Amino acid sequence: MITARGLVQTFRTGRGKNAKEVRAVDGVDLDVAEGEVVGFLGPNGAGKTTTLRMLTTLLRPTAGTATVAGYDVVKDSVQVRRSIGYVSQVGATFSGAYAGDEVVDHGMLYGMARADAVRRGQELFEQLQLDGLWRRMPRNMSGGQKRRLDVVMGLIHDPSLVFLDEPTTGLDPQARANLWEHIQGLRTRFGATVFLTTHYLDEADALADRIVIIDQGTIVASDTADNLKAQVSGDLVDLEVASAEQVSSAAERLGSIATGVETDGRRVRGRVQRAGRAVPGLLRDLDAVGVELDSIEVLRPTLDDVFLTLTGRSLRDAETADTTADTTPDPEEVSA
Ligand SMILES: Nc1ncnc2c1ncn2[C@@H]1O[C@H](COP(=O)(O)OP(=O)(O)OP(=O)(O)O)[C@@H](O)[C@H]1O
Repeated sequence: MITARGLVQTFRTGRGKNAKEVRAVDGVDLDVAEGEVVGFLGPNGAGKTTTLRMLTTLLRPTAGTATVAGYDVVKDSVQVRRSIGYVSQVGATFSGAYAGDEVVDHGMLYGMARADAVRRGQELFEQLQLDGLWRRMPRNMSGGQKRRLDVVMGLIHDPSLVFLDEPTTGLDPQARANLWEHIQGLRTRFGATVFLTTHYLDEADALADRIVIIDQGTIVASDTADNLKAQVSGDLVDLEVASAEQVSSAAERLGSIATGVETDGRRVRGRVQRAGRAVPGLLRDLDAVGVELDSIEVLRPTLDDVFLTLTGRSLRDAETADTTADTTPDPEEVSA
């Protein structure tokens, strides 16, 4: 559904002797299969939106090639646009008409007959819990309602491939959970392929079959959330031993399956690959040598641990570090 090879986007920023070139996307390869839900994760300024804008034909790649739904993003941009749905980060701009009319107009822009656009729009309003808001102006909607209206606009023509740029940023937890359900439904109900960018770890974790991590314009990992977590750090197994005399014996047993074993009072902890499989054996082992436990805790690594291991920075720190990035618009940008 999506193939990209060596995608590059450079921007020129500043003037005169302050001019410099930013390589926002620096050689990205991507392969997304039909029906996959891919989460494109990375800190602010990593190059997510820029990649998405190249894939959706809004920005011409400086170098590299990409096909989307079988069409070349440069040569066949019209066909690409007809084949996809796109919910941009900033959201759609609305003219001041009723929400329902905006949606119908949008559908007709994609070549739908008015009656079909009305029927499909009303269905989507119901599915996205916007019923009753057909005759409301978007500017009088809440942030969450407006974001869901953006999603309706992106889906009105039943695209089999949907690009969502940070779909839940700025939504309250309930609206977020609600939108997650609908994003999951896109695949389960319509068999759609979904490519979404996010800087929320839990969002990528919850929604995506596969997570592609981008940092400073380069892809640093691509796998399922479980595999990424398993490869990178292992689960933290934290034992609390009943008596202090048994600590060394517990540490020795844990050491047979764990790395980085450390002790702290009656606590013994270490990292274990796929702890779910290893812990039952460990418990039998401890029992056999007479070690009694007060508690055992197994903490799965987070995607932040993964990011930290891959890049040496936590996703949060990487985000704070980017607040000074220069985002002067570039004249090369093409209009939608
Ligand atoms: N039009 C532009 N002109 C100059 N620099 C740009 C432009 N657009 C993006 N950049 C720069 O390119 C880099 C990548 O930006 P991009 O918006 O793709 O990141 P992102 O991962 O989508 O971040 P966010 O999560 O904040 O949306 C950043 O350093 C950004 O400042």
